[in-house]
Amino acid sequence: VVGGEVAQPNSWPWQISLQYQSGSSYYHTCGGSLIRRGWVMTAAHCVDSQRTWRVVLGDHHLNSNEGKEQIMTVSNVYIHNGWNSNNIAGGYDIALLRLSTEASLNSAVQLAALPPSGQILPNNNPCYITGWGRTQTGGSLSNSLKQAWLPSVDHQTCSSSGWWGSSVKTTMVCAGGGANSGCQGDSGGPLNCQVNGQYYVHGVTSFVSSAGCNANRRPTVFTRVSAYISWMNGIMG
Ligand SMILES: CC(C)c1ccc(NC(=O)[C@H](Cc2ccccc2)NC(=O)[C@H](CCCC[NH3+])NC(=O)C(F)(F)F)cc1
Repeated sequence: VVGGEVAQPNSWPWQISLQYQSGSSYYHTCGGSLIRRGWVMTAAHCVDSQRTWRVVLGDHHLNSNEGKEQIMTVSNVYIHNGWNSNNIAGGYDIALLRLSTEASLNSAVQLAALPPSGQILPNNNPCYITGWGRTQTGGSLSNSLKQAWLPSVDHQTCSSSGWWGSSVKTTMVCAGGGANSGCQGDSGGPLNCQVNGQYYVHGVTSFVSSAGCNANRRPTVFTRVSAYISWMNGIMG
């Protein structure tokens, strides 16, 4: 997350850290959202390589154990079959991870609220992006979970020339476009948007400009969660 601030610990209790094993260590690579006690929603581009994954729930500082973490192994990965890793602009950047054990819900670990199928946010809806991703283009990951104010940008604006043009589809959500943005390592994490006083996860962090994470008029682009509700229900049962 470029800009914004360190979040209050566990104030986004559905945020997870997706980590891969290398040697005897695990490394943060993406975010995700806990959507059922045994299921995590993340980005397809996070898990389209063969690795040993684990999910950390209830985390705040990545490199210290504060007793609220729950570490889960992943028993299955379901990538949307429309996903094409050579064409992130095509969309379908969404995947579900089946956890090998069910999470215990408490003040630090809660389920995300998902929007109703098909719901489209108005322009400039209040939203926050959260994650442990790079804090500057080319910078390093954040050790503490960060949040940044990232109001939604409607499709008409986001897909106009000078903005993302036709790279952005109606199955995506745009947010930001100024000094704040997502960045590498925030992928797969939530775009948390306030609707009628409650936060819903409307986006799965997908891409930013290769000219820089917070490039002007290149809002962070998210998979639109409300476009994939029936796909997810079909998988989770
Ligand atoms: C739509 C198409 C033209 C297009 C393709 C790729 C991109 N962006 C990118 O590829 C930039 C590259 C980058 C590197 C370093 C620093 C900043 C940006 N990376 C990204 O946007 C990666 C997803 C890459 C997936 C690769 N299989 N996502 C993210 O960084 C995040 F966190 F914002 F979600 C942007 C547009």
